[in-house]
Amino acid sequence: MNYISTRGTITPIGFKDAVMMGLATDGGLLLPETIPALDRSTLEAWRTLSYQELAFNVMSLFATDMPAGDLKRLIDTSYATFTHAEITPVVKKDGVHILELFHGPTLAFKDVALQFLGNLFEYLLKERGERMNIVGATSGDTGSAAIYGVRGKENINIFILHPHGKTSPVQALQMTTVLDPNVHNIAARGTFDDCQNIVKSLFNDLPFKERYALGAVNSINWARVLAQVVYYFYAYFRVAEPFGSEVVFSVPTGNFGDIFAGYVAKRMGLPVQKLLLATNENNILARFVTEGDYSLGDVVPTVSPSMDIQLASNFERYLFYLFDEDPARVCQAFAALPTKGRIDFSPAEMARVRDEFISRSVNETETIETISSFHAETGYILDPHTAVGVKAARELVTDGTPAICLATAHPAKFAEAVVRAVGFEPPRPASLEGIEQLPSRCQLLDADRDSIKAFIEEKAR
Ligand SMILES: N[C@@H](CCOP(=O)(O)O)C(=O)O
Repeated sequence: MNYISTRGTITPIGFKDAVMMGLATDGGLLLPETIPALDRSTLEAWRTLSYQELAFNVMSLFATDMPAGDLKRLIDTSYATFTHAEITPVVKKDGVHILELFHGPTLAFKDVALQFLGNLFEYLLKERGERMNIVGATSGDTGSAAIYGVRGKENINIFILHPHGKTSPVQALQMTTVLDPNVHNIAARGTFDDCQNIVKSLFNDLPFKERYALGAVNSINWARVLAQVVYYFYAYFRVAEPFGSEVVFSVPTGNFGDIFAGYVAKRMGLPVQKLLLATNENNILARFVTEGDYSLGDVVPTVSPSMDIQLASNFERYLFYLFDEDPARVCQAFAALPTKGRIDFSPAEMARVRDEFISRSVNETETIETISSFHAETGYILDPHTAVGVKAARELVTDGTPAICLATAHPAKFAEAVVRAVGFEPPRPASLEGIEQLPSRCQLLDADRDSIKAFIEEKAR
């Protein structure tokens, strides 16, 4: 399997090189040349596999240059850190299927991919005798998951930018209390979009990228998306009845990476009726699906801070397919975006979008009210991001199709919002006990590319 860029100007490369490249060197995002289509008998055969076995079957279709034994070992090592035997179990509460993605070390769905990617980087670097400086941006969850994926690894340094004061307190502490010498946290005075822009611009500075061997942990890295495809299959096999019938996945969406993984699963042949794109008040993607309005606005802070994003990086991967795999159109759209502030779509394109997606933007009051009412009805505490997806599913999926809501984080990461909703703090998993008392380390900097570049140059090994 070879990988190409959404911008169309790189020579196709294999999986391992794609993982190491992160952002494509032409500024685009990497995608497999083709997405394998599965027949019903393959799906049937996968139905009873363990999570790890399923992960191997899905990933080996895309990671064709990885020896099978090595891939299996990396998968097993990566998921041994999870506290639930099923890795991503599905629980049913009041007719809603909740896909719990928060049983990894940092209590968010990001661990599913970043435990794997950390081990994969270590493996590839060892094979090549190389080192890497990871540079990533986070609105809250990716940062700690990436740090936990690579902390203490000898040939890797990690620099994570987060928007100062804009994550939840626990999200910030999960990053800044990791004191391994290879971990560097930067609190940037700006928004997540500022952080993501700086990261992308450093990757697009090819001499800098090469000199410091930059590696990507954000979902610009194809391996992130790939590892997340697996749980769509896993959840489908637990929920669909009869086998072969359709389901809806409700996905709280910020950077479009998680829902894009669902889109890949659907393209592979998973019977998904619709992907429900659920946003908070940062609703550019919901406006796109419901009104065809993809115009940039300002980021507003919400109780679901991981989704406080305007410019979702993986949207580009979806546009590549929407534009019939024509890189010239993708280039045009992104070249005009900074000046025009919008991307326009034809009625035919919007019809295709609505064939695949439904969407709902959920406001702050609705989010808190959903945590509160869901708890009153079921005794289950939703985190604010998951509540956005549950609210959207309850409102939009009313025809009896099973709705699988992705529970993207543990509620204890967002205690303030939960207290507002139910009047008490959610029980804390052991990993968060006493986190406020731990020593921490973080560099506060302006959201300015040159200052951040200089900091990386000073600390890079
Ligand atoms: N919501 C994310 C933002 C970064 O997204 P990614 O999927 O590209 O890593 C976060 O929590 O950091």
